[in-house]
Amino acid sequence: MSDLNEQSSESMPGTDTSGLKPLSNANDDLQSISNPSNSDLARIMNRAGIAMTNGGFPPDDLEDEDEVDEDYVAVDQEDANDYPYWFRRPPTHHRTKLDELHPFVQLLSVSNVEDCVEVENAFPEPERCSRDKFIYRLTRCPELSLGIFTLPVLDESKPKPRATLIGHIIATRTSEPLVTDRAMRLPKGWQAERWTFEDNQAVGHEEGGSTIAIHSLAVLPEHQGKQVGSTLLKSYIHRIREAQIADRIAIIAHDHLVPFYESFGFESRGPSKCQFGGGGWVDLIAPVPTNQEFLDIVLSRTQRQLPTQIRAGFKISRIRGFYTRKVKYTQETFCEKFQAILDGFPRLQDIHPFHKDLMNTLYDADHFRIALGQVSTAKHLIETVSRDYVRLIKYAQSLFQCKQLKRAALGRMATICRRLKDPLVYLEQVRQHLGRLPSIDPNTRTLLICGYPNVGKSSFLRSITRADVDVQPYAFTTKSLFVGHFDYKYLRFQAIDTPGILDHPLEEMNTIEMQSITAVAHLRSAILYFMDLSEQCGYSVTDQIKLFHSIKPLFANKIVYIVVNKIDVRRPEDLDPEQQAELQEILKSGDVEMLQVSCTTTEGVTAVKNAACDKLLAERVSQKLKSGSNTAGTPGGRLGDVLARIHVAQPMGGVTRETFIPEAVKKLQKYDKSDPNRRKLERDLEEENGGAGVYSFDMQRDYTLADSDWNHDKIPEVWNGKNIYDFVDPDIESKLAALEEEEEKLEAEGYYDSDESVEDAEDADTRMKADLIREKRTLMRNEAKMRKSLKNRAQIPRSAKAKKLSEMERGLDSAGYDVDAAGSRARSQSQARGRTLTRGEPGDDDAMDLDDPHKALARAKSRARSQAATDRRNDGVVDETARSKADRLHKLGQKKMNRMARQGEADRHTTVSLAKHLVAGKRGIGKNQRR
Ligand SMILES: Nc1nc2c(ncn2[C@@H]2O[C@H](COP(=O)(O)OP(=O)(O)OP(=O)(O)O)[C@@H](O)[C@H]2O)c(=O)[nH]1
Ligand SMILES: [Mg+2]
Repeated sequence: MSDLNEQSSESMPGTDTSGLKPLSNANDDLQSISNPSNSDLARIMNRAGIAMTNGGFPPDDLEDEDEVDEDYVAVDQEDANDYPYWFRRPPTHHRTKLDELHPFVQLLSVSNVEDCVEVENAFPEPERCSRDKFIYRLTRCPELSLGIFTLPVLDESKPKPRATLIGHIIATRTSEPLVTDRAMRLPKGWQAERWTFEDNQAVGHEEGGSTIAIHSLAVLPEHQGKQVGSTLLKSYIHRIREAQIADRIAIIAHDHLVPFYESFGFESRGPSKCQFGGGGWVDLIAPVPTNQEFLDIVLSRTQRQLPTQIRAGFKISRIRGFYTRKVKYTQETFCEKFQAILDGFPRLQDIHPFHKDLMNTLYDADHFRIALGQVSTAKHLIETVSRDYVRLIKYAQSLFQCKQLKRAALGRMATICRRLKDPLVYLEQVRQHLGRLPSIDPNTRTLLICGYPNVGKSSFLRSITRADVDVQPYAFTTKSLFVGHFDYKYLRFQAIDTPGILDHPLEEMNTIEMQSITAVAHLRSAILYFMDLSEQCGYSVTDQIKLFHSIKPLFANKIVYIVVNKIDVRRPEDLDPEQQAELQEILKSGDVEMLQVSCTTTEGVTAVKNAACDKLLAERVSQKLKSGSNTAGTPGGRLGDVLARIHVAQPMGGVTRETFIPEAVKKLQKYDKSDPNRRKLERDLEEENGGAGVYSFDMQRDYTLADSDWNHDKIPEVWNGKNIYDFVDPDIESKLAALEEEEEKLEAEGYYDSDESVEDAEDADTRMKADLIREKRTLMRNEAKMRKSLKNRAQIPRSAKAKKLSEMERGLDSAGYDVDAAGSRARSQSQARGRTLTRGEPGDDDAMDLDDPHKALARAKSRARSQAATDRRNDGVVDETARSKADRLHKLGQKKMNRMARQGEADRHTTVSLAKHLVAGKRGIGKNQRR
């Protein structure tokens, strides 16, 4: 806390604002970037080859519509060089040893354990990470690992080799800010448990930890000195920062490697407590600043999220779209990030005056506003830049122009962002400090402890709350506000410890003292002004009294107590008369009371606390009442609401009603165990009747029936959810009597004598018939079932079923229709047309009589094959002229087809546009002759 305060006090007005320019200048600066002067603009447009017609932007409204139908543009030979490919590969003459390895990085997994063990041999024996640890770490947190592999380029004919791991980083998460031995240990039984603890402390990987502790960064000995390690580490840091998954990366290293790590932004934190592998390590931490890496994040995000392939041969509208998207996306990302910053900080005008003043004291409101203002301006500027360049890109004519414009736009945005360096650094510091401020509620019940330094304020806070404040025998131990909480009368109170104040004018006070003044001025609280009469604090009593008088104006409308501390050393009575008189002077007004306390002996601590709390509560209640009532004294507002809801009803006519207490209640005697005439309890009954388990409680005994004799009757009171009594017929007795009488009479008449039942013939017949019907019906049903299940045969529609004509005639006849007409029609339709099917001559009586088998054959041969009756060529052609005209038209029609190398309209044949090997699937290893 302390070093932070020093940092913040540096940013006091006048002391150090070196990093920031005055707002006006800074904005001018930024303005000049985004609003390029006309000459600038002209230069860019010139470079991009855009002609400006009237010195301004081309008008916006001749927009995209015409782009839709845009044709392909001719490609300059120059543009052809523009393929991203050339930018990707380092030129051959600059090839480093690392390039020769063709390295790539990849997350590791448990399958890489063996490789990792191999690489780990780079370390001396005691410093190596064991195989078990690799398994543990790569199972629990493989996402924190990274490996660098090499894959040599071989001839295509040879099988692709497996990639070799040449370096790795293995890490776990920890909640400590540095690498500790605990984090490095392998927890026992980690396979079974998610959280692993030893001696109540987390061991190994801690899922929620905000520090990434790198346990191993190793490179195969034969590849050391080729920048493999630094490439890997750079990539690792980049990944972690990109993903924003941790606050910091920590590592331990031996002395000689410290400069290496420092070159990556690690900060040395001195000798490490780690004893792993014999100790002697140095702690290093890489903070993960989000603001400084702004540019990298935004640009790489643009690169990652948008397509990267574009060719000069693409349609120009597509090329323009591609680059417009890049510019817009970058702008959006910038704006999003800036907006997040702007939203993340409180707006000074919207917060409580206490917080506002505190922020002003700590961070200097002007400085703060300027910084936020610069971020906001930068956001607007970037928006403008993007808008302008998107407009320009709309008129670019080639890929090259588009690309130049995009580069210019991104460059401008980057410059704007770079100018924000100082505000961002400052805001980051403010953010960190803000996060550590105590959360003080300005509206709750508050005890505020103030006074000269070293008088025992923190000691008092410690003794009444659980706050862990530093207590030291020197002045200015406490440098910022501290808050602690305690309960009194079931209410929560907050006690605030303030830094000591010296008696000098307000303007001369430093940040530390100003915090106290802010608290005293703005918090509605009970103020405990601490004094040390023993002067052990190093300040005289007179000084302390003077200070009281000088800050008295701030105490207006507040409860103030003078708390005399250290009474174990010196009490007010022991003061010399002059000082006593001065002290009495303060108390004379009657608003201020004096209390005595000793934090060392705890004498009077509770008394002071209770007195202050009581008075504070009373004061708050009366204030609420006062603020709740209007000038006439009737309560309004919330208090009025509550009061309006409470209504005490009075008997009408002003009658006073006595309280009524029933006699039975009055007579009720208190149950007394020792009284022999006491009420018998169920427990007594149980005891008398054989104790628990033998005696069972009679529930029916206490039924409230009309006659208590019925209590044990068997008819239940309630049956099926209905009260039996509701269904009782009052005349049931008489009805029952009547029934019984009738029954007796019937019996007497011999009604019940014959008991066998007689079945007459008619009944038997009906029964037999019914049986038959039932049987028949089952048979029919079975049959239908058989019919229905086609046994896998196709279902033939009825219309398709062949029926003989005779069958039809019979069916129609039986149905009573006239058969003749239908029959003759059917017969005429079914007659075969054309030639007869038999070889016999028509009219031949006996066709089967073939005496010469060759005769039929010869006859068949002598005849031409049957020909279709239509002649497509000549049908409808009346004469020669028509014929030739038809031919001409035919030729004309074919002409177009011929030009398209087609035989006719139906010719849909397309020639292969791709060679077979390009469409016939992936090329595997082995045979390629087949192509
Ligand atoms: N004898 C005696 N010493 C006390 C008593 N209360 C506090 N002290 C001592 O006074 C010294 C200062 O106490 P702090 O509580 O740090 O005083 P402070 O007012 O918070 O001081 P700053 O934070 O520097 O303003 C410490 O050495 C305490 O041990 C007390 O009741 N009696
Ligand atoms: Mg203190």
